Amino acid sequence: MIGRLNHVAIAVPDLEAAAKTYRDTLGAKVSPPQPEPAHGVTVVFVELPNTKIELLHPLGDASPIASFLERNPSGGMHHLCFEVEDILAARDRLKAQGARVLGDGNPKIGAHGKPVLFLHPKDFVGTLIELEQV
Ligand SMILES: CC[C@H](C(=O)O)C(=O)SCCNC(=O)CCNC(=O)[C@H](O)C(C)(C)COP(=O)(O)OP(=O)(O)OC[C@H]1O[C@@H](n2cnc3c(N)ncnc32)[C@H](O)[C@@H]1OP(=O)(O)O
Ligand SMILES: [Co+2]
Repeated sequence: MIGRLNHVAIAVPDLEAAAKTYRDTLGAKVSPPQPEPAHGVTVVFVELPNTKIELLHPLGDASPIASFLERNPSGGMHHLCFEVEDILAARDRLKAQGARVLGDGNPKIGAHGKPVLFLHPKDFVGTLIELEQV
């Protein structure tokens, strides 16, 4: 079911500082900040040869990552995003196996303009999983 690792997401307390670290200290190619109000975050992508790092910062007063940052004030690994060919088939198969699909269970359009879904971390060894249809 899951394919390539599309990105590893890191929630950060200071998006510009985190982008500067990846751009200047680590010498990586970094995108400008991209507000994603439907998801309650602003994202910056770090482009790597084999995957991406997604730097996340809360946007608005109902961000789903706000409490994560309260628990991890220096920032931390937030989720893994795997690619799938058919997100609805993947969703239905996962639900049939008892996995919890977050939100209303319907895909939303993510930062790459593709449908995404999230799976509860408690069902995946403490790791929040995002699926992105490619
Ligand atoms: C623009 C889209 C972009 C893209 O790539 O396209 C994105 O990736 S958007 C990313 C931001 N959106 C989301 O993360 C949506 C899905 N996330 C959620 O719905 C929440 O974050 C949720 C439900 C996973 C956790 O919310 P919250 O922390 O408020 O809930 P709790 O405090 O009740 O936590 C429950 C339980 O889960 C543990 N937890 C929370 N977040 C994580 C995490 N990222 N990784 C691992 N574990 C996590 C938390 O510690 C609690 O555990 P417990 O043992 O019960 O204390
Ligand atoms: Co993501």
